[in-house]
Amino acid sequence: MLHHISINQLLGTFILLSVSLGVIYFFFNGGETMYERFCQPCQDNMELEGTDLLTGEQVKECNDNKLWRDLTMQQGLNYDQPSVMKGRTDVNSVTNWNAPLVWEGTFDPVVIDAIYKKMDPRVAVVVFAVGKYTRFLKAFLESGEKFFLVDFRVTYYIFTDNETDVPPVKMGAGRRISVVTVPSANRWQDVVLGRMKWATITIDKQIRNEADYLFMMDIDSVFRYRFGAESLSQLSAVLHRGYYKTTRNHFPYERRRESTAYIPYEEGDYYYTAAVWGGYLEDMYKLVKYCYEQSQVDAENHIEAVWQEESHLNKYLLYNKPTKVLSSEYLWADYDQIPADIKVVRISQLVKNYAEVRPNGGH
Ligand SMILES: CC(=O)N[C@H]1[C@@H](OP(=O)(O)OP(=O)(O)OC[C@H]2O[C@@H](n3ccc(=O)[nH]c3=O)[C@H](O)[C@@H]2O)O[C@H](CO)[C@H](O)[C@@H]1O
Ligand SMILES: [Mn+2]
Repeated sequence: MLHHISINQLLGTFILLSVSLGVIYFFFNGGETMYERFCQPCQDNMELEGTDLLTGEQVKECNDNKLWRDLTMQQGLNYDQPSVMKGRTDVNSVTNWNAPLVWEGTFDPVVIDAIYKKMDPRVAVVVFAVGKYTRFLKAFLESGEKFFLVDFRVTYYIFTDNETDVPPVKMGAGRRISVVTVPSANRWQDVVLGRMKWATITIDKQIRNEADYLFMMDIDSVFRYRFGAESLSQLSAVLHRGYYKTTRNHFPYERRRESTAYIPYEEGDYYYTAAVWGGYLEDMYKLVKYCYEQSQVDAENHIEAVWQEESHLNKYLLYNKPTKVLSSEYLWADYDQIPADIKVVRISQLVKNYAEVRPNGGH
């Protein structure tokens, strides 16, 4: 009987089936289309963006989507023409998932600052200064004012158990300090891990309404050179200076299966430091909360990851790749000599007497 069915009938049945399947799919997705998932419709939060160059019409831009459409620049900016042929040849400046690997000489500060300045993001820096670590605040803040995202809006959130030790430091325009009180601790490990807990709580309560980007940083360090908009992305992580030329099986990942931070040998891209990391507020929130929750699971199982939140951070970033990798220029240390590939040191970790400065001593 098959020869009685014409091509048209077959085609009709096929179209009918496709439409029915489409309706079922739409119904079960609550009416959510692919378009909506990538770009949330935004009616309430529109702002005049400028004039369309081709049509001359006034263009409105959705504020909610601003951070996702990153690369516009004003007309008439003066800067060197970029070269297709010339660039850094001594280091790799792209990851194998095609994200930028940022070194001095791989970006033009004029161009990149202009692009990000146009969006004028609010940047939060979360630092902890608990116990004797308040001594590091002054140099960190003063140097930050000289080198960190100069001319951008920055709020330093200082988490401390001693508000009176927060020094008065002159802030640039649009920049301020916000103090958050946290309890003291008897073990440095508890301060270090507690950062994840208190940051999670404070983002929920306060920072979410005040920032677009968030950085987590160690306080025992100073800015020595430009740390600018080239560091901004959805999720940016810094190569740990001690391991950026090390083979993956020698990375100090957590190797015990009992910890949630466990990474098997033969896996791994890079080893990232937990002393400087940043990104879009919500992406950072997710990651900070992840580190907190994983360390809680570990604690219930009576295990603490070998490098605390750094181990959880590395686990996350192995399977959720960062959108920018910042070279070790973004955190070097006064402990170490500076090799030829590190052309500038943007932040340097200070030499400190661990036994003296930490509540329970030790390294
Ligand atoms: C360069 C680098 O990779 N740094 C990591 C390394 O840092 P460090 O060995 O430099 O650890 P650290 O002593 O600086 O502690 C990390 C941070 O916690 C805060 N703090 C710590 C103790 C204290 O009593 N009071 C206080 O406020 C403070 O902001 C400090 O900068 O190891 C730590 C965990 O072991 C973290 O993963 C750091 O990010
Ligand atoms: Mn440190």
